[in-house]
Amino acid sequence: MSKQTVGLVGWRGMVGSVLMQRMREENDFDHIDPVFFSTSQTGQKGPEIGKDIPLLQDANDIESLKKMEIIITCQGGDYTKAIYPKLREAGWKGYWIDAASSLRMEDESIIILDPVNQNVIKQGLKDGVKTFAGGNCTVSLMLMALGGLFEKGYIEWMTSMTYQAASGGGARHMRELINQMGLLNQTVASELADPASAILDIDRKVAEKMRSADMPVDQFGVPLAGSLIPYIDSQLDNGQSREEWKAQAETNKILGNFGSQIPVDGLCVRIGAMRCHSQAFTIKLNQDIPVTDIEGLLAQHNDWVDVVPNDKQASMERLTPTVATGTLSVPVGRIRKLNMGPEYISAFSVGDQLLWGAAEPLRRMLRILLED
Ligand SMILES: NC(=O)C1=CN([C@@H]2O[C@H](COP(=O)(O)OP(=O)(O)OC[C@H]3O[C@@H](n4cnc5c(N)ncnc54)[C@H](OP(=O)(O)O)[C@@H]3O)[C@@H](O)[C@H]2O)C=CC1
Ligand SMILES: N[C@@H](CC(=O)OP(=O)(O)O)C(=O)O
Repeated sequence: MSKQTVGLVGWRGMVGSVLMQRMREENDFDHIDPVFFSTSQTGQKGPEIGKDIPLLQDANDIESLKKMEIIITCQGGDYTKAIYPKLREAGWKGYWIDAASSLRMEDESIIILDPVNQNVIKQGLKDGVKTFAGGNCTVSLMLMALGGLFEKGYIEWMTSMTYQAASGGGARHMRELINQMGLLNQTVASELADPASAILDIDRKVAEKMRSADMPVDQFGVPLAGSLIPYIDSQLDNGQSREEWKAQAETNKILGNFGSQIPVDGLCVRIGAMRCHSQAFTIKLNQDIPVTDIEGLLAQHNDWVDVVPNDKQASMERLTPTVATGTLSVPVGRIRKLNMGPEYISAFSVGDQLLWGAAEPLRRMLRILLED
């Protein structure tokens, strides 16, 4: 049987590189005829994937793209906005799988997170949907963690207060964070080496450096190391940031709730983690469910959620970016009843925003198409 021709755009960027790594690990390339595209390296050699591939093709050439049966892009929203409409106008009927947010809320698209919305995806395929977008990283990670409660319809409303990693801004933001950390360390290196030095002197010097023009802030605009940034993405007229707006809009679209919406809202904050987003949830259940039952529901929902008991040692050892980074595991813990009443619970989750938050749903959608 002939293999499907799959065009890959944006494969050498940060999200694309994680996608390539996962596709190699899962032998996805054995099942497709891959064609790699670039906006800047046409004619050069593509990535090493364990088999011969054609030289890089021009990612802006509609005629070359039109030959693909499936296109996966991690190139970004500007590329999608420029190329996708032209491709469809040119009569292309292939499947488009996209990491960017541009097409997520379009009627013609489905937001893909198959451990949570396999039914929505399968129905969409039956209905002839050809456009699939990965969800926002915090939304996808939240649903991987809390899928068991959503599936049963137990969530009346929830808040998500986020602690988002530098990688959400891109590779240059990650570098800037480490440069900021390094500068602060250098500033007080001699004092740190001397156990007798005064901590308030160290603190004052660090604060002065953070506020000085020496601090590299080209990417974030303000210091992140030793601090935080309580705003992510653009400002909307209603007081929400766009990142905060995505929580309810995307959650309900992923779940296929097109009538009454489950309210989901909160504040999105950037912290100095590398590539793991964390989130603290307040959840209003529509009934009083024992904590052990909640833990059971969450644990059974998918193969990647790791329910961590609400004790100090387990939380410190299993519920942190240090542990989750670079893995597909989505730990969720700190589950307990809140003082507000028996229907109110807290939870805290962590997840790698480049894996389940970006690359993994894309390659899984490809496999669904290949199996369909
Ligand atoms: N960062 C994130 O957390 C998330 C991002 N996304 C989406 O994915 C898109 C891509 O994000 P991201 O991967 O961070 O973007 P990158 O900036 O890392 O990569 C995007 C493109 O830049 C080009 N490029 C230019 N110089 C280099 C270089 N030195 N190394 C690698 N690539 C280079 C490549 O295209 P070419 O080969 O054509 O030159 C590459 O495909 C985003 O715009 C967003 O829509 C989605 C979810 C999360
Ligand atoms: N906005 C996210 C990253 C991202 O790319 O999100 P989206 O795919 O919704 O644009 C962050 O900064 O952490």
